[in-house]
Amino acid sequence: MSDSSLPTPDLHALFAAQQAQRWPASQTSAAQRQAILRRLHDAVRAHRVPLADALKADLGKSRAEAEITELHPVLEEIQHAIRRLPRWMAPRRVDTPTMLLGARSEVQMQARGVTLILSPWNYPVNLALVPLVASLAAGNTVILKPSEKAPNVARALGDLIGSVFEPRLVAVVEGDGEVARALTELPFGHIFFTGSGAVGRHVMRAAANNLTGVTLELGGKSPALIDASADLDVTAERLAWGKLLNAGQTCVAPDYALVPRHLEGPLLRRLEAVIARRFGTGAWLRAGPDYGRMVDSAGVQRLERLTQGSVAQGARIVLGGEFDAPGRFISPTVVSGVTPDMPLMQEELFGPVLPILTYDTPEEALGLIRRLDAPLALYLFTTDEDMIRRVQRETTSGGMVVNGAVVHLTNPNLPFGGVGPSGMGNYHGEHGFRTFSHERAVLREPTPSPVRFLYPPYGRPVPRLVAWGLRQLERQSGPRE
Ligand SMILES: NC(=O)C1=CN([C@@H]2O[C@H](COP(=O)(O)OP(=O)(O)OC[C@H]3O[C@@H](n4cnc5c(N)ncnc54)[C@H](OP(=O)(O)O)[C@@H]3O)[C@@H](O)[C@H]2O)C=CC1
Ligand SMILES: CCCCCC(=O)O
Repeated sequence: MSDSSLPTPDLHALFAAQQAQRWPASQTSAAQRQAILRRLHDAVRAHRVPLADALKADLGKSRAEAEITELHPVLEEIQHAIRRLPRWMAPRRVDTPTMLLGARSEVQMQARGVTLILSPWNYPVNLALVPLVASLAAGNTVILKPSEKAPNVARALGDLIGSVFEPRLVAVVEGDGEVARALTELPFGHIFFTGSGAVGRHVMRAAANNLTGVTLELGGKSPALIDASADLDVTAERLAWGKLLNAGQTCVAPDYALVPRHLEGPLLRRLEAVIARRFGTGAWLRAGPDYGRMVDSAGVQRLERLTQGSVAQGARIVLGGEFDAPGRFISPTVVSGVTPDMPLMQEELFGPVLPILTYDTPEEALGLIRRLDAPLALYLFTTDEDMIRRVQRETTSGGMVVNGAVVHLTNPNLPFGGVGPSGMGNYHGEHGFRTFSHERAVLREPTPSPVRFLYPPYGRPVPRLVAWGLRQLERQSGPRE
């Protein structure tokens, strides 16, 4: 099998080769696509160790975290698609209005053709291969450009894909943002981008030139809203886990916490205890296998700048505060006394720093959440059902978890995507299959042509009997729910 990871490819030639494969790929049956997905599943299993080694090299990601957040979700997604693909692909019969008496209507799922996936460095296996599963399930060809910021994973993905697919079906293109930008200028059937809002805007502008549809999986500041009724032990456990996964470099990580003023102290004590219990402290934490590293020293310097800038305005570091840029290390850090105007609240943190903002009334907390961009995720910690209904009514977000964080991404039956500045479109499970499919309307008219009032000459009297018959049918069908 030829190597489909082309370091500096002739992108146009690669695109043309996949364009030539577009119709054969789209004609594949459910059984043929299930076979393709099984080959991918077997290849991921066969490359488990090189992928885990690459994740360790690029991100310091532990084997356990690599299994839980990268490899297992991909294998689950493949199995989920294999089991359900025949149903997803089947044409869907829909009702036909009585004025088209005798006609049959259905929705046909069609492939979008040659698709592009641009994936980020933070979950470089999961966020590259889960969209790939969706696009292959929909009968497309795929060019995948992983981030250069996770070079070992990009190479491992190229080896994996090259071991199982011809470049004309799936190709991994290594390279930097410039290669990615050049790719976005090609007339793809769909572009699936995961990354920052800034680059997402470039992608959307480039795609507009070809009227290429895009899915943008972006980021933002996902709030953790802690209600006065919350179970603080549960809150501390799950808030710490969601925040410190992958050293905080998770697009759905709880970015900041909103806590009732009288509960800040009890929560801080519980956070300190759970972090020490889960990761250890000091040198033990740093040397421990379960706590990761920042992708680069620039990320450490950025977060140190935001933290110190907020401290200069009155915030207090109450836990952690160790920033080691050369070592790409930030200790789990909690900053108290943060206000919405401080530097820590001006951009997505994407690291293990948790600002704590206190509030006196739910209105104050909900008002702050609504003043910020619609987040990718919203986390509510509460035991009050009315509060759950109120937050669902009065806020919007890509996704929401009650009494937890991040875990909604592990359910392939839930759509994963943003809203407004946190993204557009979604995927996972059938949502991904539909993202990478075109829903074609198909209506079959009976022959010979039945009575149709669509055709001229208009204004002729409707035979009384036919009018009566149509009224009966309308009455029988009645108003639809
Ligand atoms: N919604 C989600 O599921 C996720 C969102 N994110 C968000 O992504 C950001 C961090 O990831 P990061 O990789 O740094 O994001 P970037 O936006 O910097 O890069 C994302 C991808 O786009 C490529 N790229 C870079 N420049 C261009 C360009 N001009 N045109 C097209 N593609 C380009 C990158 O290639 P290269 O890296 O080689 O330059 C990379 O493959 C955070 O904002 C985070 O919130 C991260 C993970 C998941
Ligand atoms: C299983 C965790 C995947 C997280 C992808 C992200 O939010 O960056």
